[in-house]
Parts: sequence; C-alpha cells; structure tokens
Amino acid sequence: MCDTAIQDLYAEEFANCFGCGRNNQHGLQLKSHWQGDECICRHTPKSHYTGGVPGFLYGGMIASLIDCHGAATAAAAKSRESGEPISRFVTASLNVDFVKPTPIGIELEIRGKATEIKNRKVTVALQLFAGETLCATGKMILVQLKN
Ligand SMILES: CCCCCCCCCCCC(=O)SCCNC(=O)CCNC(=O)[C@H](O)C(C)(C)COP(=O)(O)OP(=O)(O)OC[C@H]1O[C@@H](n2cnc3c(N)ncnc32)[C@H](O)[C@@H]1OP(=O)(O)O
Repeated sequence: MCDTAIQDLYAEEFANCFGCGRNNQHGLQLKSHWQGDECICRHTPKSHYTGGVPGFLYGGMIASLIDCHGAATAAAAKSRESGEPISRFVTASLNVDFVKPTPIGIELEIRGKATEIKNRKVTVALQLFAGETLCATGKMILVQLKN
C-alpha cells in the first residue's frame, strides 16, 4: 500500500472539504491509499451519524464516504495514467445503491476502481464493506478541475 494518502497530496486550496480535507478541523479527514489496482479508504463513523435506528449508519454519510473516496480514486488513477502529480477532481455525478443496512461501530472499508479515464473525465466504481458484508455500491463521474 502507498504510504501517502491521496488527500495529503491535494493542493492547499482544495484541502478544505468536510469529508476529506486535511485542513478541515471539523471534518472527517478521510484518507485514501492506492493498493494494487484499486484505492482503499477505511473509516469508523461516530455513533451520532445514525440513520434513526441506533446502530445503523445514516445514508447521507454513506454517500459522503463514497463521494470523497471516489474523488481520491479518480485523482490517483489519472495521476498513475498520465504520470502527472495528483490533481483535484470534483463530482459531476454520484449514484449510490444501498444494498444492506450499514452497521455503526465497526471499521468500514471503501474500495474504488477507475473504470474509464477519458481526458478530464473519470468514471469510478465503488464498494462499501462492513467486514465481509457489501453494504453499498457507488458509480461516479468525476471531472478534473481546470488549472
Ligand atoms: C476555483 C474553482 C473552485 C472550484 C472548487 C471546487 C472544489 C470543490 C471540492 C468539493 C468537492 C465536492 O463536494 S464535489 C461535489 C459537488 N460537486 C460540485 O459542486 C461540482 C459542480 N459542477 C461543476 O462545477 C461542473 O459541472 C464540473 C466541474 C463538474 C464540470 O464542468 P466543466 O469543468 O465545465 O467540464 P465540462 O466540459 O462540462 O465536462 C467535462 C466532461 O465531463 C462530462 N460531464 C460533466 N458533467 C457530467 C455529468 N453530470 N454526467 C456525465 N458527464 C458529465 C462532460 O460531458 C465532459 O465530457 P466530454 O465531453 O469531455 O466527454
């Protein structure tokens, strides 16, 4: 696994996101790492992010985890393809399928893979696991910010 998190390579002006900005003291500060041919993020949500039934995670938080990790996956995949430094991608489209209720209290693992890279546009497929259980999947289209 690559030691440096993708989010730690974002330029300062793009490091303030609630989900993944290293400079957002009130945010989740998600970290994503390239491993093999995919990108991995692990996170244990706090219990107050419940969806209403204690012990299960709010769907908006699930979407946030997929969203921010998808952006990191796109940035890493594009960088690996082009040989250029990590750049910032933003979400143009986010589709989430909630497959099973997601428990709170255990570490979640989100896996992302780029399925298509076309100029500034990267399509990413994501899976969110709680242990061995696949709880959600995502499909995203991300666009590289212009310089
Ligand atoms: C100082 C700056 C601050 C910008 C600061 C931004 C940092 C914010 C970081 C926050 C991170 C998030 O929360 S992200 C979640 C919220 N997301 C946003 O707020 C993004 C709002 N949307 C936008 O700003 C824009 O629509 C963009 C950047 C996504 C795309 O605009 P653009 O840069 O003009 O690019 P555009 O030519 O339209 O599209 C490039 C390619 O992507 C395709 N494409 C675009 N949108 C879609 C789409 N929904 N579904 C399918 N494909 C799409 C186009 O067809 C094209 O493909 P082809 O013809 O080349 O094949």
